[in-house]
Amino acid sequence: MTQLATDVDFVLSNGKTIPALGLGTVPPEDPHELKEQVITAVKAGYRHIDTAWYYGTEEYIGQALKQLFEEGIVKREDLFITTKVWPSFWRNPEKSLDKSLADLGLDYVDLFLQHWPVVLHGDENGLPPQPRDKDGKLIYDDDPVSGIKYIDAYHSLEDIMDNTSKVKSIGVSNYSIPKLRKLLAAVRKHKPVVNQIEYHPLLPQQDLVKYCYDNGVHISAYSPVGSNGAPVLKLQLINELASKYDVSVNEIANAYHILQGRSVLPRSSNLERIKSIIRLPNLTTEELNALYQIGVESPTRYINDEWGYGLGFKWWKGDTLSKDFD
Ligand SMILES: NC(=O)C1=CN([C@@H]2O[C@H](COP(=O)(O)OP(=O)(O)OC[C@H]3O[C@@H](n4cnc5c(N)ncnc54)[C@H](O)[C@@H]3O)[C@@H](O)[C@H]2O)C=CC1
Ligand SMILES: O=C1O[C@H](CO)[C@@H](O)[C@@H]1O
Repeated sequence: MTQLATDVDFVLSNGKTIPALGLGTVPPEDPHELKEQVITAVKAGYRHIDTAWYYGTEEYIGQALKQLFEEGIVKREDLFITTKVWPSFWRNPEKSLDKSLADLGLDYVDLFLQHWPVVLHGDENGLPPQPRDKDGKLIYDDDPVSGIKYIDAYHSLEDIMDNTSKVKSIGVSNYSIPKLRKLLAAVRKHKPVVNQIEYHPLLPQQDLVKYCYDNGVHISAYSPVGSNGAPVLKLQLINELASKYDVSVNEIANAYHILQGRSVLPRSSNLERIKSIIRLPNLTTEELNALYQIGVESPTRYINDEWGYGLGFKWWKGDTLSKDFD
């Protein structure tokens, strides 16, 4: 019988567990849809929701949670909820967290992530999320290449761990090896337990994954089908494996991560799909390796946000700086 992805958990370096399958919540055109998506996912067995202040979807997720708790479908402690602090909110991550908690209707999150290792010039409410000068250039509070204020921002997450009960664990997102190396050397007490990164067969980056595992940092894979347009699902091997195991292409894309110890964060506006992509086909080591090899020749990154330039990631579109990093 096929195992269920919703039954798998991983243990983080601080001893807490993270469910392998998490629902992504980047907003669809109508963010109200998130309420029904979350209810559908939790009823189908998902216990992990990935969100962020930046997504603007937390109030709809909050409405879903309220209903699920009131109906007795799940209790708060059954769920693993992640939120993130955006770079423009770096001066006061606790305020960002408070806003997220209020919208979610919760008094703690299971995981609070630094969304990107950069700091942008927002006001005390993190606004605007993308501050720009008169020429349209992003305004950073430090040099994205050499500055280290992003480490100060991480230290504020450590303070939240020490001084409040609002978060169970802290971690990072979009950290490259060079940034992570700098951060790990500067951690005061609470190492990041997670690095949430883009990862799928078209973007193999085993060096970063290995570096994280060697340092006890769990990988959560975002954009598992390559984000909008789902390019990963068009791959021949993904389709062949889906036929062989009699599962959907999404389930192959998820299994690629879960079977190798990574949590995965698929998103879909299609409620039927949300419900049905929970089986975990038992791919062989050879098949997992073959999926990895697909992107080795010409890796493609689909999340190429402007603030990601210069972070030391390989294959960042148009980024010449990253070549000098590792
Ligand atoms: N930490 C970070 O910076 C980031 C985190 N994330 C998190 O990861 C989650 C997932 O990543 P996403 O980029 O949202 O992308 P994804 O890779 O899950 O792709 C979602 C897109 O693929 C489409 N899709 C899925 N299955 C399909 C199918 N069978 N046929 C046709 N289309 C299909 C969906 O309709 C949607 O447009 C996000 O919602 C968010 O929670 C995403 C991006 C960045
Ligand atoms: O988490 C995130 O989602 C958006 C859109 O994919 C991206 O900019 C951000 O890092």
